[in-house]
Amino acid sequence: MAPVETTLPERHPDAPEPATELPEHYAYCFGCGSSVEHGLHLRATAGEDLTVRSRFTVTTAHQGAPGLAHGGLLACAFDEALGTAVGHLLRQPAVTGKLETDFLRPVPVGTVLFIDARIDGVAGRKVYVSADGRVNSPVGDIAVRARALFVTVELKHFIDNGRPEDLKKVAADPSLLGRTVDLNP
Ligand SMILES: CCCCCCCC(=O)SCCNC(=O)CCNC(=O)[C@H](O)C(C)(C)COP(=O)(O)OP(=O)(O)OC[C@H]1O[C@@H](n2cnc3c(N)ncnc32)[C@H](O)[C@@H]1OP(=O)(O)O
Repeated sequence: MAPVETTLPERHPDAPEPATELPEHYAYCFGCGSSVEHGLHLRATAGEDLTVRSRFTVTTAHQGAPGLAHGGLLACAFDEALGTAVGHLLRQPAVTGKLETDFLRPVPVGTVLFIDARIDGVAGRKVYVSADGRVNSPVGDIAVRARALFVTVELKHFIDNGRPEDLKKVAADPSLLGRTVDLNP
C-alpha cells in the first residue's frame, strides 16, 4: 500500500491496446534488450486497464545457488516489468526510486516466470506499482512479489546523466530504442 494518498491514473489514450506485444525499450537494456547475450530478455504484453504481463526464462546465466535463480536478477526482472508498465501505460519517462521484493518460493533454472504488473496509484510525480510472479504459469502460487515507486522524469534526466558515448550511439542509431526519442533536441 502506498504511504501517501494516491489517485488512480487514466491509461494514456496512446497506450498500446490490450494484448499488444511491447517492444524492448533499449537494445542494450539488461532487462529486455536483445543485444545483451546473457540478459533477461524479458518480453511483455499490454493487459487490460493499468496492467502489463511480462515473462522471462531463467537460464544458467541467472543462477545464484546451483540450479536456482539469483534473487538480485529476479528483482531486476520485476524492475523491468514494473517500469514497462509505467512507460507504456502512462507514456511518461520514469525511473525506479524504490523497489521492494518478497521471495516466497525458489525459482529454478528453466522456469518461465510470469510477472503481472499493475499501476496502483499516482501522487504528483510518484507512481506506485506492484507485481506478482508465478512459476511456469500465469495462474497459481506466487513465487515472488514486488512493490516499487517510480518517479517520472523529463527526457533531460537521461541526456544529462547517461554516458556520452552511449548517448551518441543511440543518436546515431535510434532503432536501438523501442520507440523514437529525440536525444538531440
Ligand atoms: C520502459 C522502461 C523500463 C525501465 C526499467 C528499469 C528502470 C530502472 O532501472 S531506472 C534506473 C534506476 N533508478 C535510478 O537511476 C534513479 C536514480 N535517482 C534519481 O535520479 C533521483 O533520485 C530521482 C529522479 C528518482 C528523484 O530525484 P528528483 O527528480 O530530484 O525528485 P525528488 O524531489 O527527489 O523526488 C520526487 C518525489 O519522489 C520521492 N522519492 C524519490 N525517491 C524516493 C525514494 N527512494 N523513496 C521514497 N520517495 C522517494 C521524493 O520524496 C519526492 O516526493 P514529493 O514529490 O512528495 O516531495
